[in-house]
Amino acid sequence: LNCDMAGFREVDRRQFPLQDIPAIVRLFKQQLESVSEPDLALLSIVVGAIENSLTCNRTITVQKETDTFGEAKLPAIEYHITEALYTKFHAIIKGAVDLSQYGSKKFASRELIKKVSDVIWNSLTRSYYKDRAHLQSLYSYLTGNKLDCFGVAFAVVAGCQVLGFRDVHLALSEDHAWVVFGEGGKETAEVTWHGKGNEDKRGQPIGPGVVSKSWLYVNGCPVICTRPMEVAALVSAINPSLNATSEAMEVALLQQELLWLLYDLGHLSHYPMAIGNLSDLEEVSPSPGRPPCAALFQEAATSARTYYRNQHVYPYTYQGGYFYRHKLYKEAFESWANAADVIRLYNYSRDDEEIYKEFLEIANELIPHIMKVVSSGHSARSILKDPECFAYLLRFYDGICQWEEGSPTPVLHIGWAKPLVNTISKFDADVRAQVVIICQNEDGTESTGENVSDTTVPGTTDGKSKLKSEDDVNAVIAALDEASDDCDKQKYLSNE
Ligand SMILES: FC(F)(F)Cc1cc2c(N3CCN(c4nnc(C(F)(F)F)s4)CC3)ncnc2s1
Repeated sequence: LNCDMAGFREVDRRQFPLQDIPAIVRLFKQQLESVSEPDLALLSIVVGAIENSLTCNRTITVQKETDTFGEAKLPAIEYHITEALYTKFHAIIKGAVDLSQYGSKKFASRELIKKVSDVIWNSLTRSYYKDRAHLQSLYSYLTGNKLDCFGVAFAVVAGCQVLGFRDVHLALSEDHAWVVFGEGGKETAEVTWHGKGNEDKRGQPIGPGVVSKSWLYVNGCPVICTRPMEVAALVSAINPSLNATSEAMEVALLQQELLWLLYDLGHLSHYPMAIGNLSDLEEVSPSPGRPPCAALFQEAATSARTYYRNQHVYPYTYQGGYFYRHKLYKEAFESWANAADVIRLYNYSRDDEEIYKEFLEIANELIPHIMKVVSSGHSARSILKDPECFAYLLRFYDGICQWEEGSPTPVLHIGWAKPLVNTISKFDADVRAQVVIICQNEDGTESTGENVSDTTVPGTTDGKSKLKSEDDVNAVIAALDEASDDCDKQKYLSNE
C-alpha cells in the first residue's frame, strides 16, 4: 500500500493548507520533477477542490481577492480533506479490481481496462446534465459521482496508475478521449462515451473510427500522453467559468501559471490544444516576459504540423479566432483556409458535429460579418481589392466542398450557399482575375486552370459584371451544387 501512496507521502504536510497559487504551483512542480511519475489522482483532487469552491457554490466567504503581495487568495485546501478523498479513490479502485485475475502485471490487458472503466462508469450518478461545467476532475467524481466524457477517460487512466500500470496512457483527439496500453502502447481501448444518443463503445479498440476517416479520430494522429502530458490535460480541463458570462479570476490565473510551468518543462510541445488554451489565457491577461499570444498560436499550429501530420483543425481555428477578434481579417482568412485544408482530408461522419459547427460559424457568421464591415470601408487596401483574400476564401470553401465528397453525411445545404455567394460576389471581376487556380492532378502534376478572369457568372453576358438579381444568385447556387459534387470547379469557374 505504501508504494501506491508514494504520491501522497512525498507531499510533505508542511505544504498544506495550500493557500495561494504559488503553493499549488510548488506542489505541481514537486510532482512533475519527482523521481517517479506525477500522481494524477492527487493533482486532480487538488485543482478540482479549488475550482469547485471558487466557481460552484462560493460557500466560502471570498477572502479579499489578493493578499498584500497581489497573489490571488485561494480557499485553503486542507491536508485532511485532500488525503481523505485520495484514500477514497484508492479504496474504490483497489477494492473493485482483484489484480490476481489479470495475469501479467507488467502490462495492462483490455479486460483490466474495461473493468476499471466499469468501476468508474457504474459509480456515476444515474442521470445528470453531462455537458455541465466542473465535471472533469476526480474531486467532482469523489464528492458528487459526476464526470463528463473527458473526466471518465482521465479517471480510468488515474485508476490504472493507482493499480501500478505505467503503460496505460490517455489518447486525445480534438473532441474525444480514449486509452492506449500494452507493449509499445500499441493497443487502444474506448473507455468513455462520446456525444449525445450514441451507444458507448467502451472496451473496443478505436480502429473502425480511424478507418472511416472521421475527424473524431484525427486520421490516427491523436495526442498520446505521457504522465506529465496527462497533468497538462487535467490543467487544460480546468474551467474558470462562474456562469455563461463571467469567470473566477483566481482559477484562470492558476490555470495560466500551471500551463506555463508545464510549458517551461517541455510538456506542451506535443500538445497543440494546451498551447492554444494558454494562448487564449495570455490574450486576456498577458504575462510579463512571455511570448505574445500570437506567437503561441503559431507554435500550436507548428506543433500540429510537426507531430500530427497537420491533421488537427483547432490550431487554425484558435488562430483564426484571435485574428478575427483583433480585426486582422486577411490573416483570419488565411488561418481559416488552412483549417479547411485540414478538414478536406476527412470524411464527414455523424460524430463530427463539433467541427461542423465550427466551420458553419466561420462560413455563415464570421466571414459575412467581415464582408459587411469591410464593405463600408473605402480604402484601396481593402480586403475586397485583395486577390490573396479571394484566394484564401476559395481555398476555405473548396476545403469544405472536398470534405463533403465521399462522406456518408452531407455537409453543404442552402444555408451555406447564400452567404458563400454573397461573399464571393463582393469581389470585382478584375480582382478575381488576378487569382490563378493551380489544380493538383491525380498524378501529382499541376495544371493552371483557365484564368478566372473570363469567368462569366451564369445569367450575365460579359463575365465582367457582378451578380445582380436573385435568379443570378440561384443560377450560381445550382452551378455550385453541381460543381461541388465532382468538385472540378475549374470547369465551372471558367464556364467552359
Ligand atoms: F478529451 C476531449 F474529449 F475532451 C477532447 C479534448 C479537448 C481538449 C481541449 N479543448 C477542446 C478544444 N478547445 C477549443 N477552444 N477553442 C477552440 C478554437 F475553436 F478556438 F480553436 S478549440 C478547448 C480546449 N483542450 C485540451 N485538451 C483537450 S482533449
